[in-house]
Amino acid sequence: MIEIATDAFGEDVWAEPVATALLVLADGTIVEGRGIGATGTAVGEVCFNTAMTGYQEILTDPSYAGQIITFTFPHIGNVGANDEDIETVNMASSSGVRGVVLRVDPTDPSNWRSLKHLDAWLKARGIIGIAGIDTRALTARIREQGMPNAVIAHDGAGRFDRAALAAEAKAWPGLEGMDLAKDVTSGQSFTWDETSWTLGSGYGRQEAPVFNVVALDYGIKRNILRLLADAGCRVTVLPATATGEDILAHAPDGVFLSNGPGDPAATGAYAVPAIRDVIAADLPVFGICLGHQMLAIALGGETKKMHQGHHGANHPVKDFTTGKVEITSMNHGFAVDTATLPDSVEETHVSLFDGSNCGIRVKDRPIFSVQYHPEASPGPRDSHYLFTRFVNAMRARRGEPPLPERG
Ligand SMILES: NC(=O)CC[C@H](N)C(=O)O
Repeated sequence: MIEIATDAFGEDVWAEPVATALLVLADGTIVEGRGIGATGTAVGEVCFNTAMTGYQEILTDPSYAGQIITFTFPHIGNVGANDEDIETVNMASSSGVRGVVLRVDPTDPSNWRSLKHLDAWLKARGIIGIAGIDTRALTARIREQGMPNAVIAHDGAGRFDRAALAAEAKAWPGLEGMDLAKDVTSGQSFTWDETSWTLGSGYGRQEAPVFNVVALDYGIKRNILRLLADAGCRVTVLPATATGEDILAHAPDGVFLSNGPGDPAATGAYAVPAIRDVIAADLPVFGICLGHQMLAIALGGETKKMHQGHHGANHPVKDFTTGKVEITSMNHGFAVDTATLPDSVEETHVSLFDGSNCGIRVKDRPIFSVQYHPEASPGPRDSHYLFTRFVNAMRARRGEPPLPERG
């Protein structure tokens, strides 16, 4: 077992007599550090994220509900925080990650877009942080032993009941079996017309949408909505619990199934019947991440918990339909079990990291989904073609020729 003891702090990082934050793992391991962001305690599953940029998007991705992120990149916070790189639909909501684990204290921000120090931003969003941690040792442990449950605690005076925190971490039932989409969905329907960000103009407004798309919000991210708007979709967002009838009442040209937190198998009660109604109506369907997993379940497949999951912006994925490899952004701890897919469904994408399923489509039908986050992939040319693929499915229904897929 790898020890993440207090002496694991780099002396170059900080040297404080009092630990103002703790990460207490369910097996009783206690990691001491310096508290940043909000004070209090939170419980969740600890995963590591290997992205070198985009920490603000990661920390506002509702898919991280129930999780504590340890960043493998040591310098998080250098470019501060702004009001634009937020992924939750509700700007004020902190319905995502429970806590954040950092190697080094965030420096003073240096970026023209920065409005706030990461510390103040975390505090404002109610996210608890711990810095000064040997994140390499913690990551190595997760790779060996899987993602542990833990409590993260921050108290300015460093007063902790360590035994009680360990008991709380141990008692937490874990993500398996947890339905969290219902907690993070915005719970109301609304239309979306913001398009993607450009230097000089910021975010734009959609002018002449050509397709009516219903997007189911299991914890949807703003940049997915923007790319749908860029692709010419007038998007109506419906809550996670919308029924097939609610969806079809909008007479959509296509239906989008969003990312989201928790165990897909536990989210089926309301999502699966609605998705089955959409499939029966023969509409084009595009799903991302939790949406991909929910689609697989609706088609008769199963999902399983992963050992360490995939969280980062450097995950190679092969698209069998084109033979190309994409470097993708990912955030998932469950995966579709390829062996359980019915004959009518084929695997379209696979992770070149561990061979796990990363995409499916229904044979001869415009119904497909991917496990990764194409809207956040590091190179737009890599993965944005999936939005064109969705548009082409809707164009085909109108008898219009396909647009070329980029990438
Ligand atoms: N980003 C997501 O949609 C995550 C899906 C699911 N909650 C998982 O962990 O696998």
